[in-house]
Amino acid sequence: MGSDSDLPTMKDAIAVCEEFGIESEVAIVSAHRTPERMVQYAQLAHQRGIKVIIAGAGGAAHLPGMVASLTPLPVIGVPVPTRNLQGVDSLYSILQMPAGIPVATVAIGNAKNAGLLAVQILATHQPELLERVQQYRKTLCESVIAKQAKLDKLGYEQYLQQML
Ligand SMILES: Nc1c(C(=O)O)ncn1[C@@H]1O[C@H](COP(=O)(O)O)[C@@H](O)[C@H]1O
Repeated sequence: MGSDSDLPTMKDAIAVCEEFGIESEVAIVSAHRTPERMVQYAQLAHQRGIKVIIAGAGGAAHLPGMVASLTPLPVIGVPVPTRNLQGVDSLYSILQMPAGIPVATVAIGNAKNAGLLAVQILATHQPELLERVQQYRKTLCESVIAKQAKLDKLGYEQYLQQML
């Protein structure tokens, strides 16, 4: 991530990795403030055994794209929400990559999906992990079914009351 101020957003990606038992490292690397560190980090990542990079940044969010240009690894970009432009600036900065250097961009602030996407990339060659992804999806499905049952039982007005 570009700054420690991104951590409240990026912690959701870290949590997903932990949930799926994926080893991760958390680093503050900025294309603007620590350009040489960024080049070194991105160029050496694959040699250190890293498989996927999740890069989160806000505002003029050049970090994910620059990292992607320096590594052969897949890069997932997280547009961090910003005060003045609500993260639309981050989103556009990360999303509009030129053909040839892709960044898999998730929704503004959605580091959780970045974590899940990283897990799914790793799961393509790890059958046990793939099984856990399927189990996770099953849990998601069951939670929606449970909500529907509750909605049917209570009616929407009482359901809404309980939500507030
Ligand atoms: N977008 C970038 C980059 C970069 O792209 O390299 N480095 C820092 N930043 C962003 O600046 C915002 C404000 O940072 P501070 O809170 O440290 O001032 C953060 O969201 C960070 O990701």
